[in-house]
Amino acid sequence: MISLKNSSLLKDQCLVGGQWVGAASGNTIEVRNPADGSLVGEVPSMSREETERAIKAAGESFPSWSKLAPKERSAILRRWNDLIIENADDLAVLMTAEQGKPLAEAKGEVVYAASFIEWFAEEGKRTYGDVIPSPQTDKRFIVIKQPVGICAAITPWNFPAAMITRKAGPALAAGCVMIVKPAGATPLTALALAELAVQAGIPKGVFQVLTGSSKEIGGALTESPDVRKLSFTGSNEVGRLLMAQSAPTIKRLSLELGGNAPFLVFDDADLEAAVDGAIASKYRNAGQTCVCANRLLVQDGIYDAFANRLAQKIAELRVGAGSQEGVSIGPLIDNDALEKVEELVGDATEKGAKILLGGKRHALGGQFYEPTILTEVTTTMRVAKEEIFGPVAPLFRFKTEQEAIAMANDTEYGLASYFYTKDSARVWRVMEALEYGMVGHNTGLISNEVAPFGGIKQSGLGREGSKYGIDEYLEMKFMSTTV
Ligand SMILES: NC(=O)c1ccc[n+]([C@@H]2O[C@H](COP(=O)([O-])OP(=O)(O)OC[C@H]3O[C@@H](n4cnc5c(N)ncnc54)[C@H](O)[C@@H]3O)[C@@H](O)[C@H]2O)c1
Ligand SMILES: O=C[C@H](O)CS(=O)(=O)O
Repeated sequence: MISLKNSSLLKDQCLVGGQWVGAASGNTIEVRNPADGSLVGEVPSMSREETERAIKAAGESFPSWSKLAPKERSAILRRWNDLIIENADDLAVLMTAEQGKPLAEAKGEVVYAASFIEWFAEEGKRTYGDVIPSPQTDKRFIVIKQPVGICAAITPWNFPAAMITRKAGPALAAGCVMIVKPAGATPLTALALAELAVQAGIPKGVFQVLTGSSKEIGGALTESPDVRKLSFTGSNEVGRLLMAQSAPTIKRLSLELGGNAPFLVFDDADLEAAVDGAIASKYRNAGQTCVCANRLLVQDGIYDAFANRLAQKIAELRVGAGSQEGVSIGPLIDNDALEKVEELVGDATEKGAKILLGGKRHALGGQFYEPTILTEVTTTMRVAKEEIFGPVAPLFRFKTEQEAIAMANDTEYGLASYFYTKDSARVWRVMEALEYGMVGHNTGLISNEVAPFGGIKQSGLGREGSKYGIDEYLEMKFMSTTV
C-alpha cells in the first residue's frame, strides 16, 4: 500500500450527498498498480441505487449553489485550487500508483488539473449576457445566461485528475452541480479530489464521485431526465453509446473522444526542434494521450536524418515504474492495451514496415513496452487509421505539401495535429488546410487551460477550457419586455 503525507486523501468510500459511503451491496473493486500489479486500494462497486441517490442529492443542492453570487462560488473554487496545489505531491503519488505515469508527469498533471479550477473560478464571474436594440419602440430585448443544472461527467483513466477538473471547473463556476463517474482503473485520484472539494467548502451534493459499474451508473445518469447534461471523455465507441443513451432525454452533450494526430515534418524544418517536439508529443504518458502524434509524416529530403536522430534520442529514454527516479516511460494501463500495441506493430511489420527501434515487450515484463520507431510505414497498415495509445512512432514518407495535407486529413478523427516548417507562407496554408480542432506549429505540446481544447469530425463535440468552455454549462435565455 502507498503512504501519503495527508492520509485523508486515500479513500475507500464514495462521496454521495455529502456523505462518504460504501456500495449498498457492500461490494468493492480493487485498484492495482499497472507497474507491478500490487494492490493500491479498494473502492465501492456502486450501481443504479447509489446513482439515483446522488441525482436526488444533486437536485437538492442545485437551487442554493446556483443562487450563490458568482464571486462566492469563485472564492470556494479558489480554495479548492489552492488545496489541490498544496497536496500536489500526494496526488501525484496516488496518480502514479494507479495510472503508472512517471511521477514528474503526474505532478505536472495535478498542476494542469488545478489550472482549470483556477481559470474557471474567474470565468464564472464573466458569464455576460446581451442587451439587444429592439426593432419595436415599446419593447426591450435582453439575453441572460443561466446554469444548465445537474450535470454528469464520465472520465478516462489516462488523465485521472485533469479530465475531471476540465469539466467540474466550468460546471461549478457556472452554478451547475456535477456527478462524476471516473474510470475503473483510476478512481483514487477522483476520490482524493472530492475530499479536497469537501475541505474547500463545496456544499454537499454539489460535487459527487461514484465508482463502480460503468453500465449501471452510466445508464442511470443518461436515462434520468433530471440530468440535463453529460460531459464525456473517452473512446469513440463509448461516446457513441452514451450519445444514443442521452438522446431520449435530449441532454446537452460535450464529447472529447479519440484522435489520430498527424505530425508533419517538412524538409525545411529545424531538425532538432522537430525531433524534440515529436518525443514530447509521442511518448508523453507512454503514448497514452488523445493528442499524441499518432502518425509522423516526414518529407523525403529530411526523412533519414529525422528517423536516425529520433532513434538516437529515444534510445536514451528510460522505461520503468513511474515511481522510480529518472523514468520517462511507464507501463501501459493494462494487458489489453499491451496486446493492442503488439497487434498494431505486428500488422505494420507483416505489411512491410521496418523496426528501427524497439518493437517488442520490454525486458522488464509486465505491461512495459519498448519505445518503438517504425519506418517505411504506409497507409495500408492499421497504424494509419487506428489510435495506437502506446509508445510507437510510425514514420510515413511524403514528397509534396499537397500529398502531406491529403494524408494528414485522411482519417475520421479531427482532434490535434502538428507540423514543423520555417516557411511562413506555408504556416498559413497548412494551418488552414488541416481538418482538426487544434494545430501545433513548431511545437508538440498544445494543451492549456486558456485555449479551447476539442475536436471536429468524429473526435467529439464542444470545447473545454478557454473562455468558450463555460458556455457548455450555460443556457441562454431571451426576454422581450414591453415598456
Ligand atoms: N479527447 C480527449 O480529450 C480525450 C482525453 C483522454 C482520452 N481520450 C480517449 O479515451 C480513450 C481512452 O480512455 P478510456 O480507455 O478510459 O476510454 P473508455 O471509453 O473505455 O472509458 C472512458 C470512460 O467511460 C466509461 N465507460 C465505459 N463503458 C461505459 C458504458 N457502457 N457506460 C458508461 N460509461 C462507460 C469508463 O468506465 C471510463 O470512465 C482513447 O480513445 C482516448 O483517445 C480522449
Ligand atoms: O488525452 C488527452 C488529454 O486531453 C490530455 S492533455 O489535455 O493533452 O494533457
